[in-house]
Amino acid sequence: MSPNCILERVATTKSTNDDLLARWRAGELIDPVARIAREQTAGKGRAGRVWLSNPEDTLCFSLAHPFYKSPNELSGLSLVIGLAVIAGIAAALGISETALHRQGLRLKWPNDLLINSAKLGGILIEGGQANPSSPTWLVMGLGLNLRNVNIIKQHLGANASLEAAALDQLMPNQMTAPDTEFIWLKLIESFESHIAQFTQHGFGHFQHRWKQWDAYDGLAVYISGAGKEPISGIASGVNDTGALLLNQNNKTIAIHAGDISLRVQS
Ligand SMILES: O=C(O)CCCC[C@@H]1SC[C@@H]2NC(=O)N[C@@H]21
Repeated sequence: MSPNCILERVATTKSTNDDLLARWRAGELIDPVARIAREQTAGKGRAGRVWLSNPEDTLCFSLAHPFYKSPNELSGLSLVIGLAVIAGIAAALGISETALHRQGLRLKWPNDLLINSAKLGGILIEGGQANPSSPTWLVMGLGLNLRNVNIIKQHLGANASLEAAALDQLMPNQMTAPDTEFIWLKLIESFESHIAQFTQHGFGHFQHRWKQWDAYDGLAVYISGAGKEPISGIASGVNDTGALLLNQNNKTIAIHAGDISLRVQS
C-alpha cells in the first residue's frame, strides 16, 4: 500500500498547517495533500502555543483532507488520528502495537502522544467549511519527537532490512532515504486508512480501542480550559463522540474540550 494523497516535501516553512490552510482559504485544495517540512520556523501547538522543533529529531507534517460530515460527527477525529499515529509508528518500525504499548506508548486526551509520561508528539487539527455546499477541509498536523521513536526502535531491535525492503517498494527510484521519509509515508498511509474507517463508521468504532491507550484512565485528574475554573474528577474513558468522561461523586460528566493534567494527591 502507498499513500493516495499528493506528497509534498519542503526544507523550511513557517508551519505546514498554515501552508495548507492558506491554500484551503484560497479555494486551491481539490485533492488530499500531505506536506512535510524538515524545519518549521513558526510551528503552532494547540491553544495558541508555539511548537518548537529541531530538524535533527522532529518530524513535522500536515495532511489536508475533505470530510462530508457535520461538526458534531467530526468531534472524535483527533482521537482517531492519535490511534493512526500509533499504527503508523508500529508499521514504520515493523513491530506490533502491543509491543509499543509495552514500551509505554499512550494517548493523552484529546491529542497528545506520551511515552512513559513524556511527550512524544502532538496533533493540531484546524480548518472548516467555506460554504454550506462544500466539504469541511481539515488540516491535521503532527509533530513527533523522532529521537523517542528511534529509542523505541533500538529497544526492540526492529528489523532494519524489513524497513529497507518496504521503502524500496514504496519509492523504487529512491536509492537511499532517511528514516524520517519512511516513517512519514507509513504515518500518511495510516492516517488515510483510519480516516476512511472514521468516515464510514464514526468514532464509536474506535471508542474501545482508544480506551486501551488512554494514559489517564481511572486516575484523578483536573481539566483546565473547559470552563472558568479547573474541573476535577476521575478520568473514565471517552464516550462514542470522543468526549472525555469524568467521574465526580458518582456522577459522570462529558468534557468536550480542555487540557487534562494529573491531580497530585496530597
Ligand atoms: O502538541 C500540540 O500542541 C500540537 C502540536 C502540533 C505540531 C504540528 S507540527 C506540524 C503542524 N504544523 C504546525 O504548525 N503545527 C503542527
